[in-house]
Amino acid sequence: MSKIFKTEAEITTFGGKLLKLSHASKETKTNMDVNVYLPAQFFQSQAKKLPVLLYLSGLTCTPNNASEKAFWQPYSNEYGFAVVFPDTSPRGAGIEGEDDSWDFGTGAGFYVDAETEKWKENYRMYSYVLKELLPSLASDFEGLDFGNISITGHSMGGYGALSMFLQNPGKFKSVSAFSPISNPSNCPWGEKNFGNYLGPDKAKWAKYDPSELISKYNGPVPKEGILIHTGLADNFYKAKQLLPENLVAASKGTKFDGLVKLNLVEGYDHSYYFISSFTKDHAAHHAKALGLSGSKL
Ligand SMILES: N[C@@H](CCC(=O)N[C@@H](CSC=O)C(=O)NCC(=O)O)C(=O)O
Repeated sequence: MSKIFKTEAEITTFGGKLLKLSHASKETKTNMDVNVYLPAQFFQSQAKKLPVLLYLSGLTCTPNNASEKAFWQPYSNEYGFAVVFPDTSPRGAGIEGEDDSWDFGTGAGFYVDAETEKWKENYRMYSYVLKELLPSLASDFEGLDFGNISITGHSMGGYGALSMFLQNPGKFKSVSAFSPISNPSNCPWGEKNFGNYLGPDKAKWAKYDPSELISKYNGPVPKEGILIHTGLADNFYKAKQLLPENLVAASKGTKFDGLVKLNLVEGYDHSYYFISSFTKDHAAHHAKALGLSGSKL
């Protein structure tokens, strides 16, 4: 069974199993936790390997927040895809100040490879997720097809999903996001995190910023487009931390013109009550791109 990952817990839920795993990371030089939801199909005799959905979480989250509150499980079972929930930063790296604020450092890796002296040894969440975690899971879980993978996430993780999708043309079959930080170079969260991890040179920020990347993207465009939901009662939206309209504006005249499907939904906030209300729509969006039957789109 598992060779790289240690199984810390195995929980039966919605007919499949949530595995809480840990491993020693070479990228972050810390021990990292990750949760994987395996649908019921994984435990039946499989004719085909199962596709994967990568879910990137937001500020303050561990792999458990979304595992417990996003409710991917029924749709994972309905369509037959696994869900991977990585952590949001290294933990216990021993860097002075890493635990001083809730929106920077621990729980806030911002899915970049840090370049500043203080953070660059450990805060490598971009390479950790794409170059270490996914290949390691592919090695340990032969029943999963990491060549047929889609990406989504919430808030900081929504930004991470858009950024990783746009930086890696063709790697992910589809992308979606819940209340993503859509133009981090121009909001307080992005300025704080990019400034500390990448330094003051904004050209380095642009390499990760979805509203910058979208105009340079020259890969395959999923015909479903980019699906986004953001709540109009979201205090972070009102505080101009999210700026989804900037991504829509930046997509004009690009391959994604008319394909950034921004749904601004009345009454919803930033919480997992909001996310879980739209998980079904995002599951259908990804299932179709992953070629799964039962797709409702
Ligand atoms: N009071 C909250 C503030 C932080 C918060 O809302 N975090 C969001 C992500 S924000 C952008 O990335 C979150 O997902 N929180 C976890 C949850 O389970 O709701 C807090 O301290 O959590």
